Amino acid sequence: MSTSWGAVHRWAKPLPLPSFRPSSRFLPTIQSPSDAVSYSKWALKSVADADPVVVAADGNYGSKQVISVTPRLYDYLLANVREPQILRELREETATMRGSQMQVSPDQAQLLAMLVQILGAERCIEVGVYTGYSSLAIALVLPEGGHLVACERDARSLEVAKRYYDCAGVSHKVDVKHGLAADTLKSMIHDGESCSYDFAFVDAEKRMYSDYFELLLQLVRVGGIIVIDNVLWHGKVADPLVNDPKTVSIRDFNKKLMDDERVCISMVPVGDGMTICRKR
Ligand SMILES: C[S@@+](CC[C@H](N)C(=O)[O-])C[C@H]1O[C@@H](n2cnc3c(N)ncnc32)[C@H](O)[C@@H]1O
Repeated sequence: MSTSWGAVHRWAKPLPLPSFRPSSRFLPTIQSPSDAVSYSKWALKSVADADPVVVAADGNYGSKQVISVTPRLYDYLLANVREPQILRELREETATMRGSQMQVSPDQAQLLAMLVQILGAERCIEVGVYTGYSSLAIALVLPEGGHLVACERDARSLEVAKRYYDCAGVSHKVDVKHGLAADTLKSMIHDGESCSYDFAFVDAEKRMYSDYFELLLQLVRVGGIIVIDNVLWHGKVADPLVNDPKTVSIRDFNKKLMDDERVCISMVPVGDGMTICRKR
């Protein structure tokens, strides 16, 4: 069986494109004609408010125009994601569950899958599976003999993930490790698996990022990739007035990565921010 997204699973319908409308998630429901008028004022206003271009006034950015993602633009972006049907079904089921906001977005999952494909990765690790959206996106593009170690401490969400691995026909590629991720990674190192993985994705306990990174750096080969999620942490990392333990921890981790000569890095503003690290 072929393992490309398109070959194994028919594409889901594109996510709905909101023509000339800001995202419905941000709109009041129109109940009456007067509501419609105020809606149309709102929509007109939103044309200006939703201007996605930020122009640096002070030349700090070399007068570059930098896109800021508005709800309207994000809806457009999502409408251009090719999300396999099985991932769409998992996303819709997860949306009814507690913690669904933890799931990576479809555009993030697509990027992860593309990185795995560009790398020709066969051996991958995920730290933080939840109901399996990102791990399934990875497993779908792994070759038949590919292997994904999926680390998760929560048994209930793992049950959902395993059901979808089965449904997608990729269970044979996924080695589910129920327990604390750091313990799993340590035992993999202990078992002599250092430098044998191509790709890792980190999306679990934020205050453990530095520990996960050090362990994964041992497990991933030279030229392999480690992707870290939530590095922008809802924008809080850039706000010096926010100093709660998780924000400080991610900010410190980002600083540490900046200074880490063992990896090349690229911080990408997709989802809640992901940093792609390539082991030197
Ligand atoms: C952000 S969610 C993962 C979302 C997942 N990548 C997705 O796209 O659906 C984080 C997950 O990490 C798990 N987690 C947190 N700390 C953990 C730990 N120390 N060991 C293993 N799993 C952990 C949580 O139970 C949770 O399911």
